[in-house]
Amino acid sequence: MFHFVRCSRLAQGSERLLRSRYSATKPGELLLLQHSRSGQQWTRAPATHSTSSTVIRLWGQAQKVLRLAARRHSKSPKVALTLFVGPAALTVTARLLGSVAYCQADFNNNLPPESHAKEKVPEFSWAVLWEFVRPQILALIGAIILAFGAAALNIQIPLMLGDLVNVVAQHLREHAGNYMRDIRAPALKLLGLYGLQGLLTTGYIILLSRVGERVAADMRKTLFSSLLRQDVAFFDANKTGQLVNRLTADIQEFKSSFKLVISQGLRSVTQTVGCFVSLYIISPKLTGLTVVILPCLVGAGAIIGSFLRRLSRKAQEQISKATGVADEALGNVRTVRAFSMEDRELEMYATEVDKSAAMNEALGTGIAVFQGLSNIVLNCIVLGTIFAGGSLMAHNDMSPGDLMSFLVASQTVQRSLASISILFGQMVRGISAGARVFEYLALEPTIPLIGGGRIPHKSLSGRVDFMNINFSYPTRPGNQVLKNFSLTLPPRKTVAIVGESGGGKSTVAALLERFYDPGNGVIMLDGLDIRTLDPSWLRGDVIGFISQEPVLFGTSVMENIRFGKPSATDAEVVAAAKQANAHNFIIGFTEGYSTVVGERGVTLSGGQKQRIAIARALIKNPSILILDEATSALDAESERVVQEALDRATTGRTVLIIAHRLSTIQGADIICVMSNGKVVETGTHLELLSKGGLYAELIRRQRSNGQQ
Ligand SMILES: Nc1ncnc2c1ncn2[C@@H]1O[C@H](COP(=O)(O)OP(=O)(O)OP(=O)(O)O)[C@@H](O)[C@H]1O
Repeated sequence: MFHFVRCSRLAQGSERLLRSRYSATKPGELLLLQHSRSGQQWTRAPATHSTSSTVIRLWGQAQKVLRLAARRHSKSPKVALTLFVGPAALTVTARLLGSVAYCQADFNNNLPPESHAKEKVPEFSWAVLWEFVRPQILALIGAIILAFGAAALNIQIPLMLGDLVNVVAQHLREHAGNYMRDIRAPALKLLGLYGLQGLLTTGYIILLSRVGERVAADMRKTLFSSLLRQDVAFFDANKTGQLVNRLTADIQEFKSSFKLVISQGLRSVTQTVGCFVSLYIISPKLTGLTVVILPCLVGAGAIIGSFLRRLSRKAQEQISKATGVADEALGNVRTVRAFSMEDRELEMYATEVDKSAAMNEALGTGIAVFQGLSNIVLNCIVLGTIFAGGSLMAHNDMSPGDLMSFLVASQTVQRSLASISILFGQMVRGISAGARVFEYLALEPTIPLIGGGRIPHKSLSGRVDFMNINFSYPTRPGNQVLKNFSLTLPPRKTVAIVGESGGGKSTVAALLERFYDPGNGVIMLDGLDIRTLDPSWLRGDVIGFISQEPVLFGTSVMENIRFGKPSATDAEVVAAAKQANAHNFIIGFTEGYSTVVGERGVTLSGGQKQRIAIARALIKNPSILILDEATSALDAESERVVQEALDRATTGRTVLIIAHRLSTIQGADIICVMSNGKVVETGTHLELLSKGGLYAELIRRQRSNGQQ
């Protein structure tokens, strides 16, 4: 899909970025809206024909090569420095060229891909399924061969039963010969057949469950990894419960269908075909009768099937909606309890569950009607064959053994067709479950997790420039949060952002973390556009983020702190905890650093959680520290201890503090006052006070509210 792109004269961005975010997705399909000579009109031009985009293309490719090399040589400072200078030089060159356009999407087109995806019905892709099945292909072929063999043996059974009946009938008629001797051979043959068929069945079920489990496990891992890679905006738009549902229920449904369709489906189809051949050999006349009915059955099945498929998809979506409600309520059980909202949550859940039950009932009714109809038709076929077969026997056109074979074979056909009709319902569910799983596999994040330049730690000064940023959250494109926002965080200085609630303060931090990319404008780190830098390096090594409500994981204190730097030794963890004023309370626990903190850290106090979060941020020795209202949720005593830890943590780092309580930021080097997404004042505490503007007004308001 083509996204309209506006270009200004500044040069930033790369081909990959442009292609993935704003334009067509295949190389060479990059389309830009170029500024015409008159400067008034925008014209559309293929990238390959424009000088500017060719530069972007070359620049992007050169950077990619350098980034790759930089990653490989990250241990060698000299090489890494050269490779770092490369992308920087390329950025500068691109800017000097002037004609290279910095492009950005229209606000209306800045929606996350899932908001487009939501409108379309997820499609099942056989090609994607093949990718999962391919590694298991040998086992699958083995299972298919064994299942096919078992089915082929099943076809023989009616014929052998016929032979057996003929021996019995002959003895009844003639009372001659040795019954035991005559019956032994066909009976033993039949017994052998039963034994072999049992073995083959065991074999294919073992192989198939292996294939099914491995395919499902691969799907789970791939889907989980794909979900983890998605943009933060994706999670703003989708409930976690619904996502978890795709990982669990949908994959389970798909796996069951996959196994069932291959095992029973293959057997039923083979048996149906094989037994029809046997039927034809036994009596072409009788077989003709049954064949007439089949095309009608198949046609009716296809029509009912497409209806059932739609119904099944809707029912599954409804189940995941219900899971979403339950997940939210259980995940926030304390808030629910605090507001006594159990009944309301239950009501909401019950409404969604009832809807899903109604849909599944309708689906069940549809499947039942389909099965009922097909059973009636199949039974009528059997009745007709007995009737017609009897008359053929009366005219000596058929032996009793043949009629027996015909009946058993037609019973096998009936059973197989009945199980095909059941499988059909299962397949409908399986395909729509699979489509829902594959939907998110194909989703590409607009901000990659890794890839891009890195600045060697020694030469990183930590200067950050927000330049003319305009930004709207993708889920609310109409609500512009930042308007032409510019701010500089000088190296190793503390900058505080204050302002009214909802003014966009936390959004500034989210943009620096690259949780979102701005609509237009640039964020620079040491003079480099952060979109050209490796996001995993930026988040993992450069920025330490401490928020108002730190989230801990349900593991030990040690592991929670180590989350900031997985390679950290125990000694490093302890050092970080000491820096964060956390060591003393941690060793006060009976289990010390091995204490498990409970889900999301519920067993710790707010101040303790916050100090562990500070230790977690400090252990990576970040050059930039973001404190997003880090002490505002604490009482006075906890705040004092945490503030002490923070004061220590901020020395020698570039710090961005987002604060409500103005008393905590009076010592900041620069205070930036935001209102309505814009910077309205900057200066030191005293400068702003003497100015008598919004800052002075905020101070006055807080004093009168007793918050100072
Ligand atoms: N993930 C999101 N999706 C959509 N809109 C959001 C999102 N996060 C914040 N907003 C909106 O963006 C605006 C700015 O929010 P932000 O959190 O940056 O303000 P703030 O100044 O930090 O507020 P506060 O001081 O109350 O924390 C608000 O109108 C908010 O509703």
